[in-house]
Amino acid sequence: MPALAVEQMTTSNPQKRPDKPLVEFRNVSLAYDETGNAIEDITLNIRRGEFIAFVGPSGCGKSTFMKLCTGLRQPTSGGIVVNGKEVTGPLSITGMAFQNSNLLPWRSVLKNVMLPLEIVEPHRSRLRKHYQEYEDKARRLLAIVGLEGYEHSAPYELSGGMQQRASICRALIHEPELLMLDEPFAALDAFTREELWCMLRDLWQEQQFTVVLVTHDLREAAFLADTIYVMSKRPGRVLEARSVDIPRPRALESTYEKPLADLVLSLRTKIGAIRE
Ligand SMILES: Nc1ncnc2c1ncn2[C@@H]1O[C@H](COP(=O)(O)OP(=O)(O)OP(=O)(O)O)[C@@H](O)[C@H]1O
Repeated sequence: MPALAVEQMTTSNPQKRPDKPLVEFRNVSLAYDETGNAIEDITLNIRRGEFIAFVGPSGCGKSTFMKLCTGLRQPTSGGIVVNGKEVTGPLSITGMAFQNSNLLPWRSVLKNVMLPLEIVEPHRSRLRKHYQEYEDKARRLLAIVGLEGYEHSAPYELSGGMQQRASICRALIHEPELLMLDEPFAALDAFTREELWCMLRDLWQEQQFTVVLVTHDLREAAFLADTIYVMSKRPGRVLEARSVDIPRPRALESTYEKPLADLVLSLRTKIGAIRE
């Protein structure tokens, strides 16, 4: 797609104000049922272009935070504003990727990546007329993540790491302002996981979308994020917002160096204490 067309699509929104946070949570609590709050009294802002990570013990409400952010759930109390608007239903400005790549087995890799364009406006209305531009864009994204040559492969022909790369392309094809990643690398082996950290770092640095990453991997959070939110046990509250003051661009080796290793150890100690 020509840069101008993309620019028009993304800046025509009067709500888009670079000086305003993209996401604002004000005293947000959510109770799924009578067992009480899953998350409680969360207040935070996410800047445009910021990369945040959520860490905490299992069941602390990390995925619940994601559902609230994307409008899949409404808070029981408190307010959520995304892109200047109170969230009252599912948002189209988000892209999502999960632990399982969830690629549709009957579609090629390229067609999987292009799927959101068939659903999300304004792309849906433009797709037929501008198909070639969109296809070129999908191919470019696949090339950036190292999947050039696999466009016409079926998902089962790809390794788990390659499928996850394709799933991240699918989450980004409609240029979401907010990329939600729920443990996207958890099922991968250690080397592939590190490779994909670097892929995500490079994509984010190039395209400057806003990221919310939920992870149990503290090294992953410290390597990728600007801010790490540490959650308490249920009901999940934010215990700490830790800025990661490690200069960018970050090399993978930095995860074995003292500043990052110290940060990981301190987060580990904190979460260990919360679990007890
Ligand atoms: N649809 C639901 N109905 C009722 N309770 C739910 C529902 N979804 C989640 N919960 C509960 O809310 C709490 C938070 O769940 P959530 O999945 O957000 O935690 P999490 O931190 O993402 O967990 P994990 O780290 O294990 O993936 C848990 O106690 C969970 O059992």
